[in-house]
Amino acid sequence: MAPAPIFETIASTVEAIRSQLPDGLKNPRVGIVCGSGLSGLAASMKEVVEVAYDNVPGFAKSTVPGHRSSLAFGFMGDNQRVPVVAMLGRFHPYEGHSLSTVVYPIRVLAALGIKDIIITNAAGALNPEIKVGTVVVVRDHLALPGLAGMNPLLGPTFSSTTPRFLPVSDAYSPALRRLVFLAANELSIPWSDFAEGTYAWVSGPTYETPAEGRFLRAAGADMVGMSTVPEVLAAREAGVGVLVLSLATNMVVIPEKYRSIKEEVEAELLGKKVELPVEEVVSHEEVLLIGRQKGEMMKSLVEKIIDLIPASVRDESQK
Ligand SMILES: O=P(O)(O)O[C@H]1O[C@H](CO)[C@@H](O)[C@H]1O
Ligand SMILES: Nc1nc2[nH]cnc2c(=O)[nH]1
Repeated sequence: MAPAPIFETIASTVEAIRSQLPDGLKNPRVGIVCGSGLSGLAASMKEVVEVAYDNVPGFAKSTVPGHRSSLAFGFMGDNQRVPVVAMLGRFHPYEGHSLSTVVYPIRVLAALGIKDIIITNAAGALNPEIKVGTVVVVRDHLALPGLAGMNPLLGPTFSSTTPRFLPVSDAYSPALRRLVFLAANELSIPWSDFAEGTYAWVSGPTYETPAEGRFLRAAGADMVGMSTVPEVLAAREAGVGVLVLSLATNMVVIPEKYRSIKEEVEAELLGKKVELPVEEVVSHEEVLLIGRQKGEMMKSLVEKIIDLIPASVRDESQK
């Protein structure tokens, strides 16, 4: 079977990237995707070489505040010297990018040789027990656009060895998830700063209405965001081990009771004093603020996780 055209394009993108790198960084082992406001995750990398997306054929440009547009290559870890590549900025479908553009960098990172990827995101908490600032270790997802026909794996298979029907019930590597808690313990990050949960992918760019938030919660989601899942699917298709860390940057607004304008007007007409509720709304500024506040902790965490990935886990991260 002839390779899909995307395969040849990826090979030439890989060549273009490698031509801009020193030998030690040409074959990164771990990939990192920095979520909104989390580009600082790569700050602990050593001997960094940045390659702007402008200089990478096939890469788009991120247009979202809190996302940069370059790949950072370098070494991470205290005990190990692990070559890594970080995407300082991702693409979202709501920016107008096609799903194949959204996942193209993941396919390129896989072709560069990464064995594992740590994908981060900023997300809204639907589960009232998850407080703002919590790091949620994702163990499952709900892909609403995917279920409705927007799956990044639609079309020809990625390669002749890719299964047509990719199982994703095991998408989130237990071996990598374990390392988050071992890293947290080593760094003495309070246990209460962590939770485990299900991430719902929505297209955005609107945040949720209360009814949508309630619907997603009832469907079993703990967090909601506008990214990550297409990247997870592309990584799994390429055989890369996946770890997803969602930073809860805000609570999704799900009031227990709707404000009744009818009752308010009636009370007003009867001359009663009416207490008007404070209307809460989510903003991207709030999302970025929490990313900044928790950035240092997330950076140390990611660095420690990478340090803890033994070669055996890197090669068998799906166990
Ligand atoms: O998922 P990341 O890229 O971290 O960003 C999240 O934050 C933005 C909304 O504030 C959306 O892009 C949402 O997906
Ligand atoms: N859809 C969605 N994405 C987010 N990203 C950060 N917060 C949110 C949120 O509340 N909803």
